[in-house]
Amino acid sequence: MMSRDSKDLLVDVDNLKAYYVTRLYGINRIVKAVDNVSFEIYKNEILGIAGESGCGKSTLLKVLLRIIKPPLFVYDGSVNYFLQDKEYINIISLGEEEIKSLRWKLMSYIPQGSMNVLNPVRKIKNTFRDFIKEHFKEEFEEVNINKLIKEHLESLGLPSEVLDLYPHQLSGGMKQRVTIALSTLFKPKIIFADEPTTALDVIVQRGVLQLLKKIQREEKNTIVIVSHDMGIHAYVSQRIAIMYAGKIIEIADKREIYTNPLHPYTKYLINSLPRIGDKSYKASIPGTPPSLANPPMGCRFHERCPEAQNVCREQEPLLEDVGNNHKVACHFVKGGKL
Ligand SMILES: Nc1ncnc2c1ncn2[C@@H]1O[C@H](COP(=O)(O)OP(=O)(O)OP(=O)(O)O)[C@@H](O)[C@H]1O
Repeated sequence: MMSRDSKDLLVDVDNLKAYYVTRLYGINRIVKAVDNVSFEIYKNEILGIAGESGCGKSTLLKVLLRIIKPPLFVYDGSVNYFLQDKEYINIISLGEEEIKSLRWKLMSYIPQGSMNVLNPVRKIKNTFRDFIKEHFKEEFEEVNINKLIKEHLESLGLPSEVLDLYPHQLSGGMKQRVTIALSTLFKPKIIFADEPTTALDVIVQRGVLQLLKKIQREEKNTIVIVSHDMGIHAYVSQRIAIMYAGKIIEIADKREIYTNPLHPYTKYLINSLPRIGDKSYKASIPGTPPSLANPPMGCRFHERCPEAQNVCREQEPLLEDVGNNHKVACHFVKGGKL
């Protein structure tokens, strides 16, 4: 078990509320995609964020990256990035120009589909050049740009021949590696990856995840990886936060999550993982996640929970520390047992 110190803190998310507000036929509809979320992200770790589709994972990433555009609004809370010692900035209150100066250097982003990043009609080297010129034109002289790109690709173990190719000439896995190279060009302290391998087959997935692990090991930076796939988290994440219906309901080191899951929802997620030689019946989670426009009172999981009692229908459980760097939001977990 890794012990955590405040000096290792990189991002402190406190009481965050981020809602989509849309208006249809004159009626406001509020989707509480991230609702009162608090957690910490540390230096030198790979944090996984898991949960079913629609539980708010991508919205949380958008806010952590300060990509907040209507209909998404932040209603409350702070996202403090610790720069040096005790100095920190709340990115929610920064202006657009200040955020621009931090993006790709302090925080960077690997999006879901590499095709959204790589321009299909530009050679890879030109995509890199465009990127550098757009974001950092004053900082690099023309002669140094090619050297910077080549050296970076080599450090990631990618062949520099890809620079002369167009995206359609690369395999899916190579395209995603090139996207990762682009996102890490300026050695960001924290990289957010949103389902970075969803479109790839399993063997190719592994290669891309290995590249992310290598970057983290060598740079000692932080990677936050969002995926609905608990198999991916088992392979790559060191600590895992489980989201359900706009909330973090459990967070712990990977080993704890897989060997001692405490929230009934996490137990379902873990039990649904196939294991070699295990022929037992895998129960799927009954029901569907609640609407985030009209979430249920009390615990948001109570309608699907086999353990639910009256208190679960009436009172919302808080995310509480149960020891071992393990926090869980369930009325029936006290001292680590349900
Ligand atoms: N632009 C939008 N306008 C209104 N509601 C939105 C918008 N984008 C997302 N939502 C809603 O916010 C909630 C959280 O969505 P989000 O994409 O963050 O979840 P997710 O866990 O990342 O799911 P997925 O893996 O499917 O992307 C969902 O109910 C979704 O329908």
